Amino acid sequence: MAKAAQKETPLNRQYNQIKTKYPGALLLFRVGDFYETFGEDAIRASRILGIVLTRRNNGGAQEELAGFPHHSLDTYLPKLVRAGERVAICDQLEDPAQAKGIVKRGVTELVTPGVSLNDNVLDVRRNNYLAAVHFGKDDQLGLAFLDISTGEFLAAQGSAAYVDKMLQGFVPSEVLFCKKNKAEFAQLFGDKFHTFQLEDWCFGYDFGYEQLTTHFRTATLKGFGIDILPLGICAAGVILHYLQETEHKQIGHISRITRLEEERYVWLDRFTVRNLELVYPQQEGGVPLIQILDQTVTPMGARLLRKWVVLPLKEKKPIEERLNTVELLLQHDELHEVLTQHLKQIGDLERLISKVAVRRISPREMGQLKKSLRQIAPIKELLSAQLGETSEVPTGTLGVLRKYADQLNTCAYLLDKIEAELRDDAPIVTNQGNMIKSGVDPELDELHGIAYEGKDYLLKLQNREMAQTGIPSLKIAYNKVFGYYLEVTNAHKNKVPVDWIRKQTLVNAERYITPELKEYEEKILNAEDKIFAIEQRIFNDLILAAAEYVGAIQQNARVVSVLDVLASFATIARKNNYVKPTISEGKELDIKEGRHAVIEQQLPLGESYVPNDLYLDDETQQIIIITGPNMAGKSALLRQTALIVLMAQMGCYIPARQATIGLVDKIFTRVGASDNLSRGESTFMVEMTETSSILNNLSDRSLVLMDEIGRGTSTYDGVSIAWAIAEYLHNHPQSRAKTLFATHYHELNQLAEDFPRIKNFNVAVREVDNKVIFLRKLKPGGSEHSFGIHVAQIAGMPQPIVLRASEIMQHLEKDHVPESQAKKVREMPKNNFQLSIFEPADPRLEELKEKLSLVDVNTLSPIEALLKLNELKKLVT
Ligand SMILES: Nc1ncnc2c1ncn2[C@@H]1O[C@H](COP(=O)(O)OP(=O)(O)OP(=O)(O)O)[C@@H](O)[C@H]1O
Repeated sequence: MAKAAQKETPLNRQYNQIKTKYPGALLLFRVGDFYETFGEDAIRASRILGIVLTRRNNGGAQEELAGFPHHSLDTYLPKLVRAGERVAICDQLEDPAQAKGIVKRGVTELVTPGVSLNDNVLDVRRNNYLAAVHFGKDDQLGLAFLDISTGEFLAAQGSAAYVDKMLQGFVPSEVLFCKKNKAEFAQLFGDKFHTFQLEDWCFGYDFGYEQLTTHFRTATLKGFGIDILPLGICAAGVILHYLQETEHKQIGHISRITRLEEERYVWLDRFTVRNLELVYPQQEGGVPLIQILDQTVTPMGARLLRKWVVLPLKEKKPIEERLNTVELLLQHDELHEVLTQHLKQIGDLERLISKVAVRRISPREMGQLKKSLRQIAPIKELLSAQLGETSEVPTGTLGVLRKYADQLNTCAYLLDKIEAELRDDAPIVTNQGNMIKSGVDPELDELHGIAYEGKDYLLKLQNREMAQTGIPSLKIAYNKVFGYYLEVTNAHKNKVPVDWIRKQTLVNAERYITPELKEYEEKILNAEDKIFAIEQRIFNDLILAAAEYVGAIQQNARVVSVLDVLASFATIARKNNYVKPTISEGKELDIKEGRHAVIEQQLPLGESYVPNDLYLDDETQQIIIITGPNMAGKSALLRQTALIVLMAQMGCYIPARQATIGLVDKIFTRVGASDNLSRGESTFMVEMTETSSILNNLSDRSLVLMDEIGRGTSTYDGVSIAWAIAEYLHNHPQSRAKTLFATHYHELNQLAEDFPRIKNFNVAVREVDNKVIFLRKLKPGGSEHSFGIHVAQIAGMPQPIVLRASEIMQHLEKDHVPESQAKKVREMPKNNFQLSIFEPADPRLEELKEKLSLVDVNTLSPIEALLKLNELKKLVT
């Protein structure tokens, strides 16, 4: 409407005023029963929603127009938001019937991908985060996350790599940053996020500090532990500012902000999160770890697990607390079972209470809140019950359960109130009654009586008139235009008494009213209006009562989520035969019969995963060079080791026979260039940059996985680089990082002779009849060659190529006397293999050919032909 209006109508003017206030947003403009979009917005809306785009004449210019009925908002809004649109919903702010002049309109909500309370936009099993990134000085960045649907608010600060990793782990739906950092943001974090840029001034420290202290009504931020994060404060302030901008003013449920304590969690570099496929598969159809581990039964549990998976702990005590609780649940089947049953009946407590806080809870949802709260008391009781004296649970674990029990609040008053007042079949809407039980309010009961009696009276009236007029099909019905009326089919029209007043003629019936009918109608409608108003008032009071419990219910939700994840760990441990790891402050990593949690679930029926032992420490065996043919299982071994460590430090049982896990504080992963979608750089260059970043951040408790490092370049370059990296890791003055080094370069086996803490292992294969059998067993010692050519053969490479490749390899491997590569290549034996399938290398084929040429098909009887065929077959099989 904005651009071409020549004669601006009042509606145009109103639209343009509102539109300019929300730049970049798609404006849904309520006109009557429709939400309309205009111009550019209409083009986008029609494309995304598949709705009809029309054109109309607007003050002399053509303008696009697309709209949908207002009651379809819940269907269309999520589609727009998921497509990355910011949607401003402009409603009529007064009853059009009462309006003098043009109806007052205004934006009631700006829904953006990261700020949504709409159930259709949200995924119950995932958080929907809005993030803000603030670029500070000295390469430090501030970061904040908010999920408005749950009230969770987090702040952090750190290097670009840290922020990148957090963005990858939390996968925000929308990221805010400052306009002037546009290029930097794209360069550091790519273009995969929905983003929104704000002005510089919103990122000021004082501004942020004030936003936060005003919201939390505190004098300082010390109590939240974020006062030491000046950049994090800037980012968090921007988030609160953005909520005001998007008309989200009821945010009482954001009751605290928590510091994301980087030092509490294992540092996973971004390749680890991706390469180990913790939360997302690398390729479509792949299975991430979370999918295996997730046996949670509540939305809160599912969301918490996502965080635990990317934020494993590195302190012994809390890890053991989790592991011990899982153990206790495994030892007490019934406790586990009953707890899970109760958890299953808890809905999305966290989001339900957020809806109370923002005053958007529907009566039906209030019923769900009641159902969820009902489970709290029995869970509390269950956790505080005395478990059998014979229990072998580590000391303190029962205390941990009791601690959870103490934190649960049964919310008895609120629960009783909802149970007493809200009908069990309460509807979704609040303005049509049927929400409140009888016995709650005497006036309401009386009005119900009147309305009921009125309706009862109408029924009697209908029967009486039916008898008096002799019209058997006479009925009383109601519509919004005429209110109650008597309907008579045409066949009985002539029996209608003269004093009835005709109101409407239909094709085969007529509708009438009578003074008596109108009198009762007024009684009923009056009563109903009052009923609706009273019910709404009582329901609002119920919301206010529930709002008093926001903090308590949020705490319940937190405890429930933890219990759910731990119960889920117990379920999966039992299902997949996991064991409890021993967590040690030492530096050793000793895994007996470890397995890969994901691959073992995907093997074809009948095949089982071959378990392997693995030992690493900082004294005797710090670095293991693993060689072995392609497809032998080197990568699987590397990944399973990291996954076992991560799972253990999440507090989860692990796929192994037993294991001692010396706490790991950082995990680095580097996979040789091949699958990297690099940003314009050569893949090898990326590989090297990232490897150097690993080497610069090592710690004494780091676990490093190097998978075929150096393969992105020529063999000799690759060997040299891999060699130098291994040496560096071994000789690092401060950190003896435990390292698994999978490689095809058996030249690296030499390292074990020169460095005491480097050991050679290989993933064994057996060669039988020229074929390779994968044993998948890790054995001490290096391996001679890599069988790459065998794999090519298995993959169906033409035989002549396979044979020729073997010949070249034999030549290159001929002797170990250092010889220049150029000389070796010069002296390469010439190719004797013709690339022709008719050139048989096997003498039996020669004979076959000869015998075939002697056969005279013209004189052969069918039986002779069969006998001949049999003879020829015997020759070659
Ligand atoms: N211990 C095991 N038990 C059963 N199957 C396994 C085992 N380890 C690996 N596999 C199977 O072998 C396949 C190949 O393993 P992996 O990718 O680890 O080989 P690789 O040695 O790293 O090969 P490449 O050098 O070609 O990358 C895996 O996809 C998996 O299905």
